Amino acid sequence: MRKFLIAANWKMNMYRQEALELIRGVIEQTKLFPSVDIMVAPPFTVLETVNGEIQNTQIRLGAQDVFFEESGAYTGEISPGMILDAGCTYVIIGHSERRQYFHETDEIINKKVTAALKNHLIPILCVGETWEERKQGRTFLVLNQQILFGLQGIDNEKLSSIIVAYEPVWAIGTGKSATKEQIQEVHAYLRGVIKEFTSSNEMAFNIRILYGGSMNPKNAQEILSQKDVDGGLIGGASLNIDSFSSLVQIAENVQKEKKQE
Ligand SMILES: O=C[C@H](O)COP(=O)(O)O
Repeated sequence: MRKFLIAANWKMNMYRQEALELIRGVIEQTKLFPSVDIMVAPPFTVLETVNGEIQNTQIRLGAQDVFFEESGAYTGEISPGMILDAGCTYVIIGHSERRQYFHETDEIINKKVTAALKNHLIPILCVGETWEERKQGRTFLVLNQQILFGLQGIDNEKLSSIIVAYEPVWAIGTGKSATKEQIQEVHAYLRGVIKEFTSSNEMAFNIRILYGGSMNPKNAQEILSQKDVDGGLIGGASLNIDSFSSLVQIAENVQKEKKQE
């Protein structure tokens, strides 16, 4: 049975005081729901602030991005070792905002995933099609390429710790999530691609695939209930104590139901 992960991506939001209030509220409200994994990925500037608060809780720290070199003359970049040193367990890689605004290619993303794994970080590899690509019937082709290039050259042992996040670009921050049918269809497809890539049924079964894109307390129940959905990567709804905590609560309930099936 795969354990749900509810992952918060705060993106470029939260000054120190706001971050403190948000994380303290989330800790308080989620401690009654211990059976789901929770990750919070704040901006780099408040990693330490948040890390100081989450000690001895079930919440783990994540970074929103990483560079692939270990150290050196790369002004403005942060290495996997530095992220680990700051207390991170997870790192989000290949988010569509990085692909779109910072021109990250599948090759760069592959280097980042490889470097993160080498440093014992858990990469959350984001994939997803644009609306244009979906309209042209290219959804699976695009996803197939993003997964195959993103994971190229990584052996099965290392791959077993990665997490995939399906985030249709057209659903991010729009208030309009993909339908439960679209989500289940893609998640099952991605699991199939991973099965082929690793030649392992077991690996494909165990890898967690999160959904991201306008997930909120109203639609979370039906999204998380889908067979191949193992949690969420949450943007907007993670910036509010009540909405993020209720997503964790919903996940806890759905996970119990799934266990009984
Ligand atoms: O990383 C999170 C995703 O981009 C989803 O963002 P959103 O929940 O604001 O649509």
